[in-house]
Amino acid sequence: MLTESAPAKVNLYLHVTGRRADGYHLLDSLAVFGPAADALALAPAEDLSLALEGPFGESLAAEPDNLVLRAARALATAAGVPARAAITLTKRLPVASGIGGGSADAAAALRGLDRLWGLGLPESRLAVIAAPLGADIPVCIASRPARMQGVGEVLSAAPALPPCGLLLVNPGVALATPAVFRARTGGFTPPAELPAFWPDAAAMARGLAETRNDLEPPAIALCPVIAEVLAALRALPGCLLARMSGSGATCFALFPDAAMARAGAGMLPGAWWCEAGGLYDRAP
Ligand SMILES: C[C@](O)(CO)[C@H](O)COP(=O)(O)OP(=O)(O)OC[C@H]1O[C@@H](n2ccc(N)nc2=O)[C@H](O)[C@@H]1O
Ligand SMILES: Nc1ncnc2c1ncn2[C@@H]1O[C@H](COP(=O)(O)OP(=O)(O)OP(=O)(O)O)[C@@H](O)[C@H]1O
Repeated sequence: MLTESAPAKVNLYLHVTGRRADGYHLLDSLAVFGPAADALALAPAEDLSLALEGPFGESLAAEPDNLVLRAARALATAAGVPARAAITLTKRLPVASGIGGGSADAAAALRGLDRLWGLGLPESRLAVIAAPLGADIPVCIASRPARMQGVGEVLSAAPALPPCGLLLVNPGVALATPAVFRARTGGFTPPAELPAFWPDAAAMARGLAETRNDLEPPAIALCPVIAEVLAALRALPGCLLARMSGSGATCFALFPDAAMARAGAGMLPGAWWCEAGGLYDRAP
């Protein structure tokens, strides 16, 4: 049996830079990973199956076509092999919450099945196979900090990031990505100007303060509790920056280190989903 971690994607900023003729939006975003993750276990089998476990497993039980199964079928078709595996998904990331949980699961399934089926495909090939299934899946294949452009599929190097702490908070409200894009008003934002590196977490927060998440205002309009989450994060000791990730409703706060992020988590309302720690970096 093989295991794969499916870490949460966090958009440190997200500029909507334009719109394609098909309605998809052009983005400029800096994606990082952690500190929470789903987990996949993959075993050889005669056919393809998916078992759901974990605190958010039940909320996906009625989903007719989980992204994990769609990714498995897409890989089998592209590689010309039968789609055979028994997959168990332990769902710890809230669903439809702006941290790309479904995309992370699909990406982890592709990495795991590539190993299980002995395909040895490069990450770049897996990203191409995955792209039609979701704009966030290509960046989740590598699960390493990256700048996302195009509709999410144009990936380039992120600035070298300093050690820092990250706290993720979700108030328990699901937000559908298309609804948030539809609720957006106003024009477009130019791409950010990024340095080659940030020397420490405070400099990173100052740099990120020059950027924004263009989906935050429409998400707050649809789901006003997000403003309460942001205010609570900004009041935590050591919080350097607080912002929404992706299309929400999950928000993140940046801290000088993981210990301060964990201490902050303990001060928030118990009803909110919170995870704290450092940035995740998948071993090469
Ligand atoms: C907002 C982000 O989370 C930022 O990382 C992603 O761009 C969204 O990624 P995702 O959830 O994998 O998105 P998809 O499943 O591909 O798209 C869901 C819907 O969001 C809208 N969408 C998504 C990505 C994009 N670049 N432009 C869009 O307008 C479209 O209405 C699309 O039908
Ligand atoms: N394995 C999965 N995990 C989560 N959602 C899934 C999965 N498979 C299918 N879905 C569907 O995908 C939708 C989006 O879920 P997801 O958790 O990826 O959203 P998100 O965190 O807002 O993503 P993003 O940040 O990429 O916009 C869910 O509402 C659900 O219907």
